[in-house]
Amino acid sequence: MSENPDLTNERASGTFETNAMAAVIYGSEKFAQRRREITEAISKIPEFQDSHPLVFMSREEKISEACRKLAVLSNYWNSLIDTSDEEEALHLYREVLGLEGHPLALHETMFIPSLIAQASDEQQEKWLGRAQRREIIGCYAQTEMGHGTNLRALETTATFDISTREFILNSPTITSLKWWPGALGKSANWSIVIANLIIKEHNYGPHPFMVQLRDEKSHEPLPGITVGDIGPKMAFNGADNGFLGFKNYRIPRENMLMRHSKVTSDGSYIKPPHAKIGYSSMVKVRSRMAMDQGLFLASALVIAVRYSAVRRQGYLEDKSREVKVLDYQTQQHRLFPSIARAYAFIFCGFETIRLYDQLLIDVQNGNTSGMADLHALTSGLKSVVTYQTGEGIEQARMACGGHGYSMASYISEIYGVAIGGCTYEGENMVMLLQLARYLVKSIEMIQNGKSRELGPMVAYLAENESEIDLNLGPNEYLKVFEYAARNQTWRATEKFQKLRNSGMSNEEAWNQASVELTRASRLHTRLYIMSTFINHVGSIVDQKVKGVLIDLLNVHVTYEVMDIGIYVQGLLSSNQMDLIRNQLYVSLETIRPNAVSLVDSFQISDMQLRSVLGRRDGNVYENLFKWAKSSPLNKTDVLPSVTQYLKPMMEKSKL
Ligand SMILES: CCCCCCCCCCCCCCCCCCCCCC(=O)SCCNC(=O)CCNC(=O)[C@H](O)C(C)(C)COP(=O)(O)OP(=O)(O)OC[C@H]1O[C@@H](n2cnc3c(N)ncnc32)[C@H](O)[C@@H]1OP(=O)(O)O
Ligand SMILES: Cc1cc2nc3c(=O)[nH]c(=O)nc-3n(C[C@H](O)[C@H](O)[C@H](O)COP(=O)(O)OP(=O)(O)OC[C@H]3O[C@@H](n4cnc5c(N)ncnc54)[C@H](O)[C@@H]3O)c2cc1C
Repeated sequence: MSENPDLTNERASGTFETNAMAAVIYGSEKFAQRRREITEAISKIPEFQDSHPLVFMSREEKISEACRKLAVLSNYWNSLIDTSDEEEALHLYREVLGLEGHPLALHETMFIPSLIAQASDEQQEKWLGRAQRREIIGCYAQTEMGHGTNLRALETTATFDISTREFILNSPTITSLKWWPGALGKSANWSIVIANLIIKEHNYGPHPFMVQLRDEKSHEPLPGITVGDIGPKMAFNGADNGFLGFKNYRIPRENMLMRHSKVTSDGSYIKPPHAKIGYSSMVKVRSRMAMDQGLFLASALVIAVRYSAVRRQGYLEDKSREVKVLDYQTQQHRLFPSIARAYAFIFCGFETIRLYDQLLIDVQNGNTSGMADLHALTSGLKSVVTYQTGEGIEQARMACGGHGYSMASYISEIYGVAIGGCTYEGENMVMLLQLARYLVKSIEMIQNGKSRELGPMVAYLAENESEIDLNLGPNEYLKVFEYAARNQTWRATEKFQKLRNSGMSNEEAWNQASVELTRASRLHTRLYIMSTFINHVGSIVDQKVKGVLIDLLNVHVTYEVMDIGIYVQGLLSSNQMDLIRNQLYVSLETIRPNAVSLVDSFQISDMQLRSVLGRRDGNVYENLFKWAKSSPLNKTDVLPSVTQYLKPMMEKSKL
């Protein structure tokens, strides 16, 4: 069937090449091209298609379908991608397995990265190759039923037995059961387990251990291990998140991951070069989250924008034909700022992934000085990005009206998966407060006359306000954001200090100031996102692409500043606020002809999108009808439940 002419017209009105834009989004022409090649190659392999729509499947069917595809994938892995390239691998996973989770997700995301960052050379020799060849399937078991955020309160113990040179693992209480780890429930046969290291009754705190959970032949849990699935979740139901308990379960001394902390055979403990070095797998995932969440948001927007260009409802001037809902200013206001955010998040994602890769090299060379900065940055970024992604996806759903609420749109699934990110890898409020610690310390440095020692990301905290001329473009908006973040960070810090000076304990003063502190962290992070977006656009060579991204940047800066209006009241007059508001409306109109091309440029295939509303060809209605007819409820005209209950009930009522 040919393309819906409304979408054809939209594409014709685009002022740039979507392939050129994809090269900017994905960091290089080479990778953008590789993505297209991988997508094309996959589309020719029929076994990679869903055997029927995932939304009609039970959890068991979803997990089984994911395993079937993983088995097929193992035959093609080397021919489809460069296996040393993480981004290619992730693209392949997204295309073939989608976003509902699968038994290898944590293997790739945390198990292998933990071995790379935490295992000694000899340990890597023993396990890393096996893991990379997928001879074993691993997961990352840290969170417990009673403790997730507060790692210091974890209860699982690994007690060193000097006589046998083994660790004995125990879960002393119900709350100490590991709870939530992905792929633990039914799939993984090995796990990195985070447990308190105990030597001669001294607790050295949480450390990572390599633990075999299941027999490699029979896949039965090993004696001393209780393991299973935690049940259905809001989304991610293609994944078997699990529980795990230990009863006097022994592992060799060599199974503690010993690149940084060590326990010698006589039970001596050797400290790591940085107290938080064991947290690196979390920092790894957090550093990826801006990119991954940006892509979730992008997926929802591809659906909502394409659908808004084929959905006609109501009239503007011309009463002879209903208008595309994309022509309503309210629809544009609902969607276009999120398009800008999705672009900005992906640009930030590339930056933090690069920073993590560099940090990994530095740490391997004994330099841990960058850890605090990256921890602070990724803590704030994961929190702001996941929250705004959730907001943006929900707006995209509402922008699709009734059909958005149908699973045919697939937006609810994208939403459910994306907002998991507000919780995993550190609950958002808690992570905002981690960044706040860093911001407060920065203010204290300024107060102590050490402004010169501030890192580049916080140097603005020591600057004075300057006059703002909003006609000058994005950099002036950046100054507005700097003002807001600086002001709020100082106010929150001073509140904390005042409370503390009044005699309150440090902890209580912190708690009483914490809402204000999280606000400072959000503003600081939004400033970082804006400045990354501006720098990125500044570096683009293709003038057509750059022109459109400047338009998108204008949507971003004006929308963001309007959104934080309350924090800039002291800086901007109401006339200036009106000016910004009007600039936003003008920017929405400017971006309108490029809206479909901007979302097309994400180059997310129909296979990956799984959305009837978001189809590239725009043939929504006929396919929506086809999709509904394929619902299992429509297999028969009269359901057994009607025969068994409703008919007798109606018959009885007749009497
Ligand atoms: C070939 C194929 C290749 C393919 C490759 C593919 C691979 C790529 C991947 C693909 C991705 C796809 C994603 C989709 C799937 C996702 C699935 C879901 C995964 C979800 C997994 C999880 O969900 S897994 C559990 C996460 N669970 C947490 O996330 C707990 C949070 N809880 C804490 O993380 C700590 O509890 C918390 C709060 C820090 C306090 O820790 P604490 O109490 O020890 O420390 P304090 O607060 O006292 O802080 C004391 C001082 O330590 C400083 N500090 C703290 N941390 C630091 C650090 N990391 N680095 C430096 N410094 C640090 C701090 O800044 C203070 O510094 P200062 O004193 O100077 O102020
Ligand atoms: C989809 C998904 C996948 C997951 N995968 C894994 C995995 O593979 N491996 C693994 O180990 N774990 C995993 N987890 C667990 C996840 O990491 C934890 O749920 C997360 O770290 C939050 O911890 P919590 O559940 O203890 O929340 P809690 O800390 O109990 O949060 C509850 C509330 O308390 C507040 N709160 C807590 N502490 C503070 C504080 N100090 N100050 C202010 N407020 C506070 C929070 O802000 C929140 O509002 C997964 C979770 C999900 C949802």
